[in-house]
This record gives sequence, structure tokens and C-alpha cells, in this order.
Amino acid sequence: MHLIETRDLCHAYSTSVRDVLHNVNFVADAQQRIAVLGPNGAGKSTLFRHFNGIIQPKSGSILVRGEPITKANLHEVRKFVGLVFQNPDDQVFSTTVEQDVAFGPYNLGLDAETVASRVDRVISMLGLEDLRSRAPHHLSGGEKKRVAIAGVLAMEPQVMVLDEPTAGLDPQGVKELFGFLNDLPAQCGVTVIYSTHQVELVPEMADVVYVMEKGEITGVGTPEEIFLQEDLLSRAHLELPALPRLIKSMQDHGIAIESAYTYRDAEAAFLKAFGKT
Ligand SMILES: Nc1ncnc2c1ncn2[C@@H]1O[C@H](COP(=O)(O)OP(=O)(O)OP(=O)(O)O)[C@@H](O)[C@H]1O
Repeated sequence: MHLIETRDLCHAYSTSVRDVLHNVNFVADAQQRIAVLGPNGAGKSTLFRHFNGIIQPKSGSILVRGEPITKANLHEVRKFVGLVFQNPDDQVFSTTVEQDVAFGPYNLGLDAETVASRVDRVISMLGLEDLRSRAPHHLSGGEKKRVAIAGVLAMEPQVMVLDEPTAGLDPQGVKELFGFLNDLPAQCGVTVIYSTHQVELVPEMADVVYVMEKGEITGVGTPEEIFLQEDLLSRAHLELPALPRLIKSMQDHGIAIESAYTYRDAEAAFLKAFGKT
């Protein structure tokens, strides 16, 4: 049984002339890191909104732990699948950061002591200690983003879905957030699904990559499998990350160097190519 599965999922907004999602088949399993890539308007956010029942399919189905989402299990589904919206202003609204982070756990009906300990834990995990008493609407975009993530994390979902989590973050913020998200599956048993336009991070940060284009899944595989498909990438307006691009260029110039996608593998490939191992 998959944690999340869509079967031939189609979606059309009331105002849309065509299907915004068309026969989407997507699967998420335990402790996976899943990247969803695709150009603006490909349907990534629309797909994510199905995962915890914010919107419903026009046809096809969405199963969470093997069950369709119904009114009766919606509360459980939202405990299980936490969604961090693309725009933190849609998610952050309390008087202080601390209250904002506590809002979700309180709504789960947890007692005050458990809520307080969860709030402390995620505030420390996301480095929000200095902001805890601040008004969320006075925070910077990147700070708000971290508060929104903390609020969802405090509900301890088994699946964290993050819509462009690094949008608006500075380079250090991107590095810290991806480091944090990367550790969630191993450390907390959480499955992480995210969309991003930053392909550079994907080889380090994904077990499975889905590519979407015009509402359809056009590719699925490991980062290596996806980044080998030049046509797929160019149709989806995606660039090969810099390291494999550089290695490919060297190979095209006749230099004997093995393909590599992560920093560690690329370093090993260069050292080998230059006779340093
Ligand atoms: N609430 C809505 N009502 C009508 N159309 C919508 C709505 N939300 C999204 N759309 C349309 O659905 C399509 C898919 O949008 P979606 O936001 O899912 O794409 P996306 O891949 O997340 O894009 P981006 O990378 O820009 O965030 C777009 O054509 C968009 O204009």
C-alpha cells in the first residue's frame, strides 16, 4: 500500500477551459524524498492540493494509505499529510510566531503540554527562537516561510508536501532548509514531497523525480534517469544541473570521465579522470 497514490487523476477548475491535470499517476512511499519539477503552470500546486483533500478530482482517484479521501476521514488525512503552501501569507496568520506554530497542534485536540513541547521542538529545529514573540505579518518572506513550515511540522505529519519551499529564501536559507528536509525521512520517518525550480539541488535531495508539463506527468525516475533525458528536460524548460552539464561537456570533448550527479560522485569522477585516486 502506498502512502499517497493518484490513479488517472484529472482536474479542471471551474474557470478552466481544459483539464489542468490529465491522467496523473503519482505514488509516494514511506521515507521517500520526491521532487516534482516542471515549468510555471504545469500543475504542480494543483496536484499537491489533492493530497490532503483541499480540492477533489474531476475524474480518477486519490488514495491516502489506500483509502479515498472522504468527509469522514478528512481530519485524519490532514493529520497524515501536511501541506506547506507556496505563499506563506496563505498559512501564517496568528498574533505571534509561537501561536502560529501552535495553531495546528491545538486543532488536532492535543493537550497544552504536548502542544508546548512540539512548538519548542520545531521552533528549535527551524532556528526560529529569536522570532518566537514576533508578529508573523511583520516577518520577511523567508522568515514567514520557515514559520509556515514549522506550523505544519508541529502537526507531525507522516508526509510533508512543500510547494516551492525555497522560493524567497536567500542562498544560506536554501542550503539550511534543504539540509533540514533531507534529514527528515531518516531522522523522523517522514516522506517529503516538494516542487522546485532549483534543479541544482535535486540530485542531492531526491530519491524520485516527477516531471510535469501541461498537466501531465512526462517523466518519472531517479535523478540520474531523469537528467539523462535531454528531450524531456528541454520540453519541461529544465536545465541539467551544473556538475553533470560540465562532465557531459568534457565527455563531448573526448575526456574520459564518468558521469556523476552529486557533488561527492562528481569529485570522485574528477579525481579519477585526473589520475588522483
Ligand atoms: N484556483 C484556480 N482557478 C483557476 N485556474 C487555476 C487555479 N489555480 C491554478 N490554476 C491554473 O491551473 C494551471 C496549473 O497551475 P498550478 O498552480 O497548479 O501550476 P504550477 O505547476 O504549480 O505552477 P508554478 O510553478 O507557477 O507554481 C495554471 O494554468 C493555472 O493558471
